Amino acid sequence: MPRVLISDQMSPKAAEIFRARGIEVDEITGLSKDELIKIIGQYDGLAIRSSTKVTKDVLAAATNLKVVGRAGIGVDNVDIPAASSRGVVVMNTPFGNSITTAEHAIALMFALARQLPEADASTQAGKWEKNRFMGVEVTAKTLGLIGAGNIGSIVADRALGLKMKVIAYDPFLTPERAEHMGVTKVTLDELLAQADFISLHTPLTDSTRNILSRENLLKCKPGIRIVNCARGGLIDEAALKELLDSGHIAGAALDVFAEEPAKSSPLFGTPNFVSTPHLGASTDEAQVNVAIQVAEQLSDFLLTGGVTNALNMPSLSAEEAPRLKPYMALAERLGSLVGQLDKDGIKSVRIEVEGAAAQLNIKPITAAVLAGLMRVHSDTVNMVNAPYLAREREIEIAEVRHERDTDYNTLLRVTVHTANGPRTVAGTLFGMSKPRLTEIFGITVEADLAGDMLYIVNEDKPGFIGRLGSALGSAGVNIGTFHLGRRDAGGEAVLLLSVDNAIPDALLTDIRALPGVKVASALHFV
Ligand SMILES: NC(=O)C1=CN([C@@H]2O[C@H](COP(=O)(O)OP(=O)(O)OC[C@H]3O[C@@H](n4cnc5c(N)ncnc54)[C@H](O)[C@@H]3O)[C@@H](O)[C@H]2O)C=CC1
Ligand SMILES: O=C(O)CCC(=O)C(=O)O
Repeated sequence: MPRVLISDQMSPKAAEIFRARGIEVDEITGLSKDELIKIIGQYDGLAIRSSTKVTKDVLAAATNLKVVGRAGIGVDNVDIPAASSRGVVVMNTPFGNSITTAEHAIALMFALARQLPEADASTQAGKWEKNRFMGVEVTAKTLGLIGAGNIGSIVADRALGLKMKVIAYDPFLTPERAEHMGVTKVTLDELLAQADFISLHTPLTDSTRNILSRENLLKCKPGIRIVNCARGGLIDEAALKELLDSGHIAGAALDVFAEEPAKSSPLFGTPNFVSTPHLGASTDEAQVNVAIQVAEQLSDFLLTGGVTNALNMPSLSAEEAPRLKPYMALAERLGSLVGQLDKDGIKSVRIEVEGAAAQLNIKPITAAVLAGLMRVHSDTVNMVNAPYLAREREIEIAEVRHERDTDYNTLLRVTVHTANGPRTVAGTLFGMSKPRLTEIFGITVEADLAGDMLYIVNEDKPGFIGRLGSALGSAGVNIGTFHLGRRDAGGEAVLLLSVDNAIPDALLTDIRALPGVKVASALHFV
């Protein structure tokens, strides 16, 4: 009988479901890392919220562990690459606590607008300071959303009901979806300049870490009020403290902190600062939702192999899996390539299969393309929720099977329409197993898509490769492989290089300044 450990506070519904499905379950919360390491080897499944940190060390000791289930959305407390390399499936419950978290953001916005926590403390201290607490209305004010996914779009809906004007910065938001939501899509700088309130709703990724940096906080309108119910690392907390003290920021409410649990912080005690201990998802309703979902998903997986909401594994039947696996890897890499090269609002994605690929179930291939495309912006996207997210964002998907001869035995082509027009990439499988890029934006280039890479579009002129090699060499960046393609002699050329380490920003700037360079982007493939 499989054994599951519930290591964070969770609705009793979870344990009830495990037992009802014939799974042995222990509920042990508040374990230290060492205590968890000592016992984790006994379990096949681990059900967590945000307190348990599933680190490399924990996974190394988890010799029987097959699945980790996060009763919630963010999985930044799980080392997903380490779990993947150990063959441990990581699942989350993407929608169960979204409404609750959105409501918490709105509650904190009101707490700031009317200084409710300080007014409450003062009144209960017998002070009756009626003149001290002058608030602001939210009606007709501008709410700036950073991140307009599930939670951000619910916040938008509630804020529109409060008669606020809502603007949103989210690279994945298409103008059509923004219009449908009733919000105005803006750049980050426009949002900072226009918002009276800002609410953050992105995951914590390399592109969102410190998004409200000191520099960006200073670009906000004086008197800005900021709510963060997403993740701690999104705001520079030291700068936030200084700018609250100086009065540039009129109020800030944090549900999440860079270091949690946040038992001390320079922000504590600052006037107009409100905090809650990561309570965004803490309602009866949300906790029941996520507990039921996580227990059902883990039970299905442990008892039948069924995969739902996995972040590191496609959802597949046992028969299809071996044949589709290399196509999924190819599809995800092609999706990731276009996603990394063009981050602007995606309107449609067309997936074409030819040759042997035309005989396969195209759905998992499509899901893998979408997961690769969208994972650039959110690490919670998986092959299961990617098609749903695409539908929600009103991205049109077309799947086309070509029954015609091709130069390759099997071919997958992905065309994405963005604000910048259509972009097509294509790839094949070498030996029907090894993913290989064959075409990028109309130019034939054969390359592996793996690890750190550099993509360059340049004028096809003599001397360029030498200059590029020198720039990389002087920065200590070693070239692994080098792939070249061009539209026509002397026209536009494409270079794809695999490099042994990530390209630093400063080097990328130098490369962009080389004569003849039109585009230079650093890419990363997992
Ligand atoms: N305080 C709490 O208890 C809770 C916090 N959360 C946090 O809220 C976050 C958002 O959750 P959902 O809305 O469900 O996720 P989601 O994946 O539906 O939405 C995230 C949005 O952020 C956007 N985004 C990604 N990178 C961006 C960037 N650089 N700039 C602007 N936007 C960017 C994505 O395009 C996406 O639309 C989660 O990642 C989680 O960390 C979630 C639940 C509870
Ligand atoms: O489980 C919790 O209380 C935190 C929820 C959360 O942060 C999430 O779902 O991302």
